[in-house]
Amino acid sequence: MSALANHAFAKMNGIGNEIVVVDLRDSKAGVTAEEARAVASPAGVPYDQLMVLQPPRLQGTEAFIKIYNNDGSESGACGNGMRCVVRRLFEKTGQSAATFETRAGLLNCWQGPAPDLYTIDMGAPKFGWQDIPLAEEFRDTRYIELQVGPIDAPILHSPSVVSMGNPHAIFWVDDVNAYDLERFGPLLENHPIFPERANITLAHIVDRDHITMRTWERGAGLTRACGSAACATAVAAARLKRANRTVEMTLPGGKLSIEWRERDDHVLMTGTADFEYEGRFDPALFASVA
Ligand SMILES: N[C@H](CCC[C@H](N)C(=O)O)C(=O)O
Repeated sequence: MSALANHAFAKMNGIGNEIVVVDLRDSKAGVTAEEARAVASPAGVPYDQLMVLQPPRLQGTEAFIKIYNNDGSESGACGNGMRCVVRRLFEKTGQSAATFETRAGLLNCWQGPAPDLYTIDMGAPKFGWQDIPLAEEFRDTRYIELQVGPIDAPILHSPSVVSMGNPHAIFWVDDVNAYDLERFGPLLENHPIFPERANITLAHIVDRDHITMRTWERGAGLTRACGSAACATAVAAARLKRANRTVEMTLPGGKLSIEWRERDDHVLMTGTADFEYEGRFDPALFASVA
C-alpha cells in the first residue's frame, strides 16, 4: 500500500502558488511520480507543487525535501513551497531559523522582518549554458536567440536564461498580460533548446526597484506565483543593469522582495505563506498505483 494512504498533509499556498506539504520524516518510504500525480488528480488535493519532507541526510538539516510538480516531474527548487514548509516547521517547533537539503543543495531559511514573512536563501544563480541547461552553447546568457511567432516579426524573443537550481527563461515585455502565455508557455517550456524543459516568465521592468511578472511553470502550467522565477527574473534584470539588486516583484498572487546579495552572490527571497487546511489522503487515490 502507498505510504501516502491515510497520511496527513497540509494544504498551503505561497502567494497563490498551490502547495501541499507532506512530512515523511518518520518513514523510509518516498513518493513516486505516479503517487504525486494521484495526489494532484481532481479527487485528490490539486496542487502546483508537492513538498515531501524526508529524513535528513546531513547533520544540521531538518529534512531532505523532494519537490514534485503536478505532472509528477521533480524540481530542484521551489521558493514558495519552501516558505510554506518553513512556516509550518516554525509554528510547530518555535524555531526561527532552519536549514534544509534539496536536490539543488542546502537552503537556509529564517523568520523575515515581520511575523508573517519568511526568508529563503535560494543560493547563487548560475548563468553558464550547461548549467541552465541549454542544448547548445551560448556564451552570453543575458539574452539568447529564441523566438516565437513569424521570423521577421516575433511575438516573443531574446529571453534571458538563469538557473536557480531549476531552469528559467525570462522574456522582457511592456505588458505581461498582453500575451497568451497559456498558448506560448507549453511551446517554450518544451522547446528543444531546453533539454530539461524550462519555466517561462514574462516580465516588465516598471522601474529599477519594481518588476511585474507572470510565469508558465515547467510541469505545472500557469501558476499564480513562482518564487524561483521571481529570483531568476530579479537576477536577470540586475545582470542587464536594468534594475537594482534589491527589488519588489509583483506576481499575479502577490508580492515578493528579492535581494541578490553582493557579499556572496546568494538570492534572498522574502514573502508570506498561508495555511489553508490539513487532512489525510484518501487511500482510494492510490488504488491503481503500484
Ligand atoms: N513554484 C515554484 C517553482 C516550481 C518549479 C518547477 N515548476 C520546476 O522548475 O519544475 C517556486 O515557487 O519556485
